[in-house]
Amino acid sequence: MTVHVSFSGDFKSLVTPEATAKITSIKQAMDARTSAGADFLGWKNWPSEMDASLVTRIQETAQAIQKQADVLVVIGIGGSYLGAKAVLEALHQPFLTNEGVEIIFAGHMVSGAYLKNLMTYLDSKEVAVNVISKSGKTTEPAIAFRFLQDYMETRYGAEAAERIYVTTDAEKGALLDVAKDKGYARFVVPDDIGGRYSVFTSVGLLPVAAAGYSIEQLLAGAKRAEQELGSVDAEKNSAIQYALIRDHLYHAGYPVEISAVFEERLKYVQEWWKQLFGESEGKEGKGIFPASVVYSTDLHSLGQYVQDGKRMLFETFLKVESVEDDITMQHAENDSDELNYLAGKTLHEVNDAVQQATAEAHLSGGVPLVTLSIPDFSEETLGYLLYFYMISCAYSAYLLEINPFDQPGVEEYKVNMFRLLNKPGY
Ligand SMILES: O=P(O)(O)OC[C@H]1O[C@](O)(CO)[C@@H](O)[C@@H]1O
Repeated sequence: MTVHVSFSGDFKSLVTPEATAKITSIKQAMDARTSAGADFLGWKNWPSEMDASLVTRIQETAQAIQKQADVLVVIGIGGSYLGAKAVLEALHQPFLTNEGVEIIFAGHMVSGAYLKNLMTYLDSKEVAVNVISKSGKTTEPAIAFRFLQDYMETRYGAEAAERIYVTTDAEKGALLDVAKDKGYARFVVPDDIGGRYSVFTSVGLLPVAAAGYSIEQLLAGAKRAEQELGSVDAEKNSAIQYALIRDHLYHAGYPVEISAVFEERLKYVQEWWKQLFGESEGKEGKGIFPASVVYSTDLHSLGQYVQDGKRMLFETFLKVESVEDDITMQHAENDSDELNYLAGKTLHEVNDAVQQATAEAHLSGGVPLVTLSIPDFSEETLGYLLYFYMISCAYSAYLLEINPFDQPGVEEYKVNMFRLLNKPGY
């Protein structure tokens, strides 16, 4: 298994006959499409069932984008933004340029300064736009698209239609109508796959391919995860292990999970994970609150609370076993910084010591620890990891007797916002 799970508690004691029976009945209900929200289980077999011709079409479109543009502006929010952002940030080696186009996200928040300055930045670049919205009516990306569509039409005239790519529902939504009307190239968000489970569809794949990364490898990792994480044997299925540990800790009085990474590149995997678990589990007054920290940075900030604050937290380290690039500490003649004791060690080794020291400290402070280890930062590993999280999230929510695939709580702010902005009908 590409994702290895370890736990500071006694994992074996969690695999009771009752737990095994629950997991088995959840799997059976998912397979039979009778579980709550089963209409949105399309992501489950997507990696193995995805049409190869769609992968080819995405790759060809990505190549066309690379020919016509320096920058692809990807407009979207939530699941129509975070999957691609997570993959791109994790794959991108700091300060190095990748082969494909630069990807800039928009529409994930409302900021006039951001959009205004973005359009100024775009003036000196060749530009393409990929607007992504499953519903085709989410306000924040719709606002951003109104500005960027106008920008593209003013700048490129009729050619704008060849530079705008729309990813939306096959049959409904305002964005679909615009795409049809203007003749934009279209990609479909499958009906049975919700936003936060859509990273392996065109939603995530087109931006990742345009940036020059291998979507074949990403999908290969997801497909292997689909196969390896399909059994109900907790000893052999790390996704079930993670779900059982989370469920145990939640019921043992730990309602907050902090994802901790020691490589900043994983920050947006955490953001994606927060949406996945937060929107899937946080309803009916239940659910673990997903939070995140980046260490060492946050050891000098939130680390104080984790060590000594209210005891309601458990931590999940996401650990990368090997890195592509590293440097070694050298011996210095005068040792004025008193670091010669580190001579000969790579920074990955030093970072390992930071991880081990943090684990020991937080454990002794009463913070249970789960560790998810992945081997590297490759596309394949990432594909595996994201699928691991999705299947584990489904099990976690079903263990809490929650429908993992709706998000009724998100509507409340939208209704208030429409009223405050005088939208007709509100
Ligand atoms: O792709 P859409 O329909 O614009 O939705 C974006 C996001 O908004 C939400 O529906 C919440 O409002 C998320 O679940 C979703 O990922």
